[in-house]
Amino acid sequence: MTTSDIPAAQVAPPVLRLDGIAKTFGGARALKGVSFEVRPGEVHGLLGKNGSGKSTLVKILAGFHAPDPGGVMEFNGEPVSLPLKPGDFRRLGMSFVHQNLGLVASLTVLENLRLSELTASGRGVINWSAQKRAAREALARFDVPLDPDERIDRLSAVDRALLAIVRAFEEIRIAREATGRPGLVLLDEPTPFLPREGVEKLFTLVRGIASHGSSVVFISHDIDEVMTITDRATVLRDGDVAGSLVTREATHEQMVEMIVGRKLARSAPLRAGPAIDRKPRVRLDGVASRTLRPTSLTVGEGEIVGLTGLIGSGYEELPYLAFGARPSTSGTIALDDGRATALADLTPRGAIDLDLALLPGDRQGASGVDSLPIVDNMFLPDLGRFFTGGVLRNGRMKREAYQLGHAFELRPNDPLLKLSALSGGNAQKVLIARWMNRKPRLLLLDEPTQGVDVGTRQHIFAALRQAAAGGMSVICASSDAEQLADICDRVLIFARGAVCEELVGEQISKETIAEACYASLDRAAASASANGTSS
Ligand SMILES: Nc1ncnc2c1ncn2[C@@H]1O[C@H](COP(=O)(O)OP(=O)(O)OP(=O)(O)O)[C@@H](O)[C@H]1O
Repeated sequence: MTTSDIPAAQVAPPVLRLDGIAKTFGGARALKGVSFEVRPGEVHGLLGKNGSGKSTLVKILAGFHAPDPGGVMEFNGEPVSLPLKPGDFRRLGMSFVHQNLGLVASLTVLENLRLSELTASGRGVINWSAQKRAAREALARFDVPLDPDERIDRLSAVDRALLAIVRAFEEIRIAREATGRPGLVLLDEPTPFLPREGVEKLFTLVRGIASHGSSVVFISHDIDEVMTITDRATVLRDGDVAGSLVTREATHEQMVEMIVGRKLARSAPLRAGPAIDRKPRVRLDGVASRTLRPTSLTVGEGEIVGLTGLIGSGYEELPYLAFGARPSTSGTIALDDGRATALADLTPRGAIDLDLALLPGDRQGASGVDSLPIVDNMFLPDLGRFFTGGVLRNGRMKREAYQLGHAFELRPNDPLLKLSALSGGNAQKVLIARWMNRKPRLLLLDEPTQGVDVGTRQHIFAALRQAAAGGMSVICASSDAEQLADICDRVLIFARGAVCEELVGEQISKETIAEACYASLDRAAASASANGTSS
């Protein structure tokens, strides 16, 4: 039986229906009148370039932004008056995982998990042992084995993301039990934080939620993930709906074309040549930390070396250790023309003096200053360049910031706008532009294109390759095999704190990297059991 055979009264209404939702910031129209619906039990992708309006829409549903007057919202077939008040979403049966996850770092897993329920219930006395039991059950239900008493600031980034997701799903489950009606979870780019295994775990959670009749809105720039997990997708472009797709009937290329607004030729890998031909530029010797076993690596002039592996394999530590941004237990770094510096003595300031640059993966925390304008965020590390005769040349700074913004397709490209007014992906472009523009001798990157849309990604890759052709060396830690395959001359695969495989030139592809990651884990496990050690 198809839905057309069912009497109209029995067809469940959409869980969410939006009609003509608009939002203006200052004079700028972030949303121009968006209409779409999410059906019960559906995983619905919400896609679009950086700045197309996805997060603004999510924030309207969370009651964080008031939409412009005139839009219509219905939840499970009933009209909802706009603007939503903060907390209204909970009453309706919606929950969110925002890009910053919304966990309180100084509280425990248990406190974070039960926070909204406890504050909503307004009970004076809390039965903590019953709460702990409920938290354990919730974590077990979603197969996320965390200790309820562990503090959030001691959890890995992956565990934090999984906890935020479990909490959102748990809120929906409780709401569904209370109302008997489907709920809606909105995941705003949850996967940039998650390595492959985390993504697979998340997808299992998503399928579980959808199979019980609730719905999920999934926002991501990763087309493969969208193709895997969604049933339908709506694409936003410049604040409008550009179109919608039934996922199983769409191709990867159609999705990309709808997002970008034009055909995007898949670029061939941008490799230069084998490492053997290159002049050594940077030598890292015996670098070690609590996770990383002593590791040595020489990067050639103009070479792009990728580092990857499974969660906790140590690859993600190396850029920070080489920059003096995390404590090393041993190791040195030497540039081609200098003496070796002990990493234990290296500070980020000292690393900048050595002409190194680091783009951290934590774009909310370590990278930019939200309250400062784009121009300051671009040129903070080399303000000295803009002083002449003791006077700061503001006009020149602004002009250069505009040119740089144009080169990196920044939207909106207004150097005086605060970083906080940019969409997540556009803020990331500012930070990449900042360090690439400095042309350091060694650029250290951690997940450089997380949250960046498909079109801009290619643009950033081409800019990296061009900078490398000019002599800049790059170390890029990433869990994104496709990204590594597109730009790297050499990829090192890590397992259990050590390099266990190296792929060079033509050996590098998305598939060989993924295979090497899993195979290396098996090999490391086999050698550990042969040596009588356990993990
Ligand atoms: N608080 C704000 N003040 C001014 N403009 C804003 C604000 N928040 C968002 N905008 C603007 O609204 C537009 C849409 O931004 P939004 O964050 O919704 O995009 P997005 O599709 O989520 O992008 P991304 O993929 O980069 O996260 C952008 O032009 C952005 O600069």
